Amino acid sequence: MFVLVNLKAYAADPVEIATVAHDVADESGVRIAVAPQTAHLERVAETGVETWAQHVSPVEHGSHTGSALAEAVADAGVVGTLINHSEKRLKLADVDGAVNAAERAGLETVVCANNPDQVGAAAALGPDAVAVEPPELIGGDVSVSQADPDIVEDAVAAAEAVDDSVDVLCGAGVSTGEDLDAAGDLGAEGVLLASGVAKADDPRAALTSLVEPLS
Ligand SMILES: O=C[C@H](O)COP(=O)(O)O
Repeated sequence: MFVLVNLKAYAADPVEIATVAHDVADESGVRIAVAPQTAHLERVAETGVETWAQHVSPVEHGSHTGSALAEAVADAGVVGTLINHSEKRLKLADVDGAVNAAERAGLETVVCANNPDQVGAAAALGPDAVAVEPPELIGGDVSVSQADPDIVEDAVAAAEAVDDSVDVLCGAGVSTGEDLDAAGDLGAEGVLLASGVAKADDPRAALTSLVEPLS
């Protein structure tokens, strides 16, 4: 299972969480990555943790002020990127453009989607993975794998029907080892989570207990 921790714009210390994630990944053998704010990418990558961007822009080198150029993100030590997160929605053409930009720069891609229909559409764009996240469960206390297991199973089927090489992650409300276990049982290859770690009083304890079933 892949555990992708999105720090969003939370007030968490990105280097502290990155260091914790690196340690827990080492100790548990579980693949754990951290996606901080763009301005923190380089410092997070320097901790040695697998570092992801929260977004890349569908642009090439050129006159694109304010963009997150995929090549610049990769230069910061990043290996993958979220695209079309629920809090950073893009038009379909721009999702396609961002996937192409990321691939051009050698970044792994996870395209986010609200539901199984969107998962099928996202899978058709050829990312490495899609992540299904019901927006109403994001930031809540109940995980998608417990609250809406059907959406995870349907997302897995939708991606498989389009391209069985595209992995499916699920996210929203994931915070415990039980949530992670349930996600795996439903066919997900990983989880995308944020508040369960970024807002935890003790991020080390939160991550350690999250991956405990896999260790
Ligand atoms: O990117 C992460 C997801 O939006 C899930 O956020 P959450 O774990 O706070 O529900």
